[in-house]
Amino acid sequence: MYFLGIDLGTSAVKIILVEENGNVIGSTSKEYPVYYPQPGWSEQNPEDWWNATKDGIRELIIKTGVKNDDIKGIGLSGQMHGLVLLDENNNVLLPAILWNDQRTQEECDYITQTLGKERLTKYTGNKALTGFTAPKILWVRKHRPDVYKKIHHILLPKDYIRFKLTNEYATDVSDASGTLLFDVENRKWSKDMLDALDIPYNWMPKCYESTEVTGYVTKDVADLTGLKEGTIVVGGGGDQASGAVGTGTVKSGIVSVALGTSGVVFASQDKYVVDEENRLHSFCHANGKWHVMGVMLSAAACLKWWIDNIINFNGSSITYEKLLEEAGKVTPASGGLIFLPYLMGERTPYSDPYARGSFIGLNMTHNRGHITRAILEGVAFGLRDSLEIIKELNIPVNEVRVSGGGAKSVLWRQVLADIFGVRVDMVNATEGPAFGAAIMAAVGYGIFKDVEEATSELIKVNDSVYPIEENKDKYNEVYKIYRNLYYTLKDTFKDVSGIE
Ligand SMILES: Nc1ncnc2c1ncn2[C@@H]1O[C@H](COP(=O)(O)OP(=O)(O)O)[C@@H](O)[C@H]1O
Ligand SMILES: O=C(CO)[C@@H](O)[C@H](O)COP(=O)(O)O
Repeated sequence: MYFLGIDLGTSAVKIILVEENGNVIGSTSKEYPVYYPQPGWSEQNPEDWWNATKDGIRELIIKTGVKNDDIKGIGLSGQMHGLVLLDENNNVLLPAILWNDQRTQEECDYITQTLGKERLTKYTGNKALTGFTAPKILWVRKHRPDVYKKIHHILLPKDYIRFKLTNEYATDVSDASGTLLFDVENRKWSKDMLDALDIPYNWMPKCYESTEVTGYVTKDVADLTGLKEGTIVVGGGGDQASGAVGTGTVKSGIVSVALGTSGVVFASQDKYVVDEENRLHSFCHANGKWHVMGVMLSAAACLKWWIDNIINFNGSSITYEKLLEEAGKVTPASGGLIFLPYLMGERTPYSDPYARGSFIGLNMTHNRGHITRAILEGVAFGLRDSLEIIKELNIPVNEVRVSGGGAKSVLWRQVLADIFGVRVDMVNATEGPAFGAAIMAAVGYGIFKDVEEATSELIKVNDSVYPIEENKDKYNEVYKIYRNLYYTLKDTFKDVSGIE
């Protein structure tokens, strides 16, 4: 028996086929573009997602040679918060507005002023942030009334794929948590919040727990992909909850770090807990419980920007490996060069769409290796900001498990261990969110009693990096400087962000 895990990431869709014993028998990944039509805007075309996904599924089935009858279930994971709008004929009305899009500060201010912080926390467990879905809906109402009046359905990115697979409008509790329209404590849409913002309840997809069956593969999709008609599709999760399942971060004490386009520090919670200052997001987890997390808008994306936009700008093809090798030759703290990773503004801890990336401390001795290393360190310092809040809330941090594209680099994992001052582990399942989604499908089909049983059977730590004392002390000193830089530059960021 096999289970298909689909993770609709920001850079690519990753699809894996997993045996019931956790063995990954095949995988495929297909990229699609992100469009930045204006500074701070970030969009993708939902049709690109679907084309990549259907082609990927077909290829994977052919490549692995499995009988479609043996694929017993599908789990979906995906980039969170993105707004997909459908009209009455299910046509996509606008490019999807993504999680890292920053155009909605005015709408966030409106939401906070209209409801007040206390009511907002009571209804949703969270504060209004530019990346969340509700302010995006209000933005469309104000700036694209022509589009707004045609809306019939609102979906999150992975749920658009679900719709294409099953014809059902559905989502899961972990992804719904990131809309700011969800009652996280009671795991259902917040009627109060929808009413307060005057958003019709019937636009929202039906909400399920992550392991529940939400629909079945249609005949058309079966013909298109090679899947079997009637294969179950379970709720799945937002990519962070799915990634946490994929690393076994399902009980208190384990903290996971995702080094993807975004950077996330995620702590599983047995009970619903809200950070009173709303510095962390409080969301439903995919195991029937809850979690808190801090999110950086640009993490491994900073390294990708450095390679794509600067190093290889003129068509050269210098690899990640080459650049990371150069960075490995540079001493910790990059000879006094500090990078602030706010290339798309920042969410945790500043909630500031105007924050900008910066290099501080450049001097004549620095070369390309110093800059690459400073990027790795700046991202790790940004993640430490979230870890510090988690510690302040007395959430135990016994173990840190890292995943995502950036975790492929052992140097970056060492930098993380040194800056966090704790051991950083990798698990056997390196596919993170796609693996978590496949686990949810296996639970939904009935192979495992629940997510905990599945993860304790299938996921094992298989590589650990320990902090080096000398580096740890040095980084502690540099972190103090790093923390002050945002406040020193805050006003300047706002000034430069207005320059075209
Ligand atoms: N060999 C590598 N070493 C370090 N980072 C890498 C490497 N290859 C890719 N990456 C980083 O991985 C990121 C993509 O990670 P991924 O987890 O796939 O993101 P997403 O889920 O957002 O699509 C890219 O932004 C890139 O910087
Ligand atoms: O906004 C968040 C979580 O709140 C992001 O984590 C997105 O969910 C996209 O993540 P990646 O593409 O980096 O996996």
